[in-house]
Amino acid sequence: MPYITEIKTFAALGSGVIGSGWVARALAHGLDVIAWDPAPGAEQALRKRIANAWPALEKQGLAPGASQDRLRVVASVEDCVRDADFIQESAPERLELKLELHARISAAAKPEAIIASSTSGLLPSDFYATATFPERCLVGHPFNPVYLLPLVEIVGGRHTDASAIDAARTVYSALGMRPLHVRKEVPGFIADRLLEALWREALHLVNDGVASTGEIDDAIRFGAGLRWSFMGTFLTYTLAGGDAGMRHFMAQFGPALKLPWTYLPAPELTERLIDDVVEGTTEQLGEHSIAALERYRDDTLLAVLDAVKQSKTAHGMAFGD
Ligand SMILES: NC(=O)C1=CN([C@@H]2O[C@H](COP(=O)(O)OP(=O)(O)OC[C@H]3O[C@@H](n4cnc5c(N)ncnc54)[C@H](O)[C@@H]3O)[C@@H](O)[C@H]2O)C=CC1
Ligand SMILES: C[N+](C)(C)CC(=O)CC(=O)[O-]
Repeated sequence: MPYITEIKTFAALGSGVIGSGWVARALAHGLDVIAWDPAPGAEQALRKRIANAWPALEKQGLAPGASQDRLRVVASVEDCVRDADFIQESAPERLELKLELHARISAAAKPEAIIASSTSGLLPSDFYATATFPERCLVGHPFNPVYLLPLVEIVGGRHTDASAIDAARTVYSALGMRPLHVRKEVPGFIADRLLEALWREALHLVNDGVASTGEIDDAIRFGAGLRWSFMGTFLTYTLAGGDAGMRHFMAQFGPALKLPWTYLPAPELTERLIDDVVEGTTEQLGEHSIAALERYRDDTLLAVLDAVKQSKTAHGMAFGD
């Protein structure tokens, strides 16, 4: 089946944090966008979130013809997907809900339109179990804010065609993203498996009274967080091994892996732990609103992306290297 790779119309189902991020990215790339969300007041909330993201997208550079006016919000799943060239579902992370929704989406969509889910870790073979033409169904897992962060993990299910994975890769690349094909269908894929490990350890540190939420965030943002924007753990640790590289690093720090530094199983989410985390992060927010912090995050991300791009160019690398 030749899947659509030159898309004009993007359908977004679910317009919360992630769905609205997809809508903003698609609009900024000059597409027509059709959106559906069953919540009362969803259209107003969506347009507000897009308006908050738009200054960053303008700074990054809009495609010719890009406009917030090219968003149309409709009243049913079928109206949302019928004419769409590419479909992105960003509904709540519940297997039963996604199973039912994808049966509806795929029955109404053009057979040659790719259908993607933003799920953070559910398995596509599970929630596409009753889909029509499941060969074009896959996961396109983005990162928040979707309109600025390039990574999208593509994961196929049991029935997904290799050519559908290629088509999704083409579409996401045209939307300015950096697709990463996750070759095995595993819960949490690659990135969330890593992020969850860090998150569990952070919760243990709060639970054990070792550090506040702000101190833990400091430990990330003034250290590893800075280098993670341009170099991953494997290459970073290769440099940490000095001239002898990874073999020396493994010899020196490998035995520490046997020490009980980490807990791995998640801590019990007691009321006390939840209160500690909420109180800690409320203190970190201070007087700032979420929308103001989103704009600060967007501007800082743009600056980091720009700096990484410039440095890579100076070293003869492309941004995607
Ligand atoms: N929040 C995050 O950091 C990330 C979330 N995701 C994934 O994106 C998806 C959406 O998550 P969020 O945007 O964070 O959630 P959210 O709670 O912000 O938004 C979900 C939206 O779906 C709507 N909705 C409710 N029932 C629906 C239905 N039957 N069909 C369509 N929409 C429905 C809600 O009204 C709401 O607007 C989930 O699968 C999640 O795992 C992926 C990457 C990051
Ligand atoms: C917390 N989360 C699992 C929903 C996070 C993601 O899926 C990716 C992200 O943006 O960190």
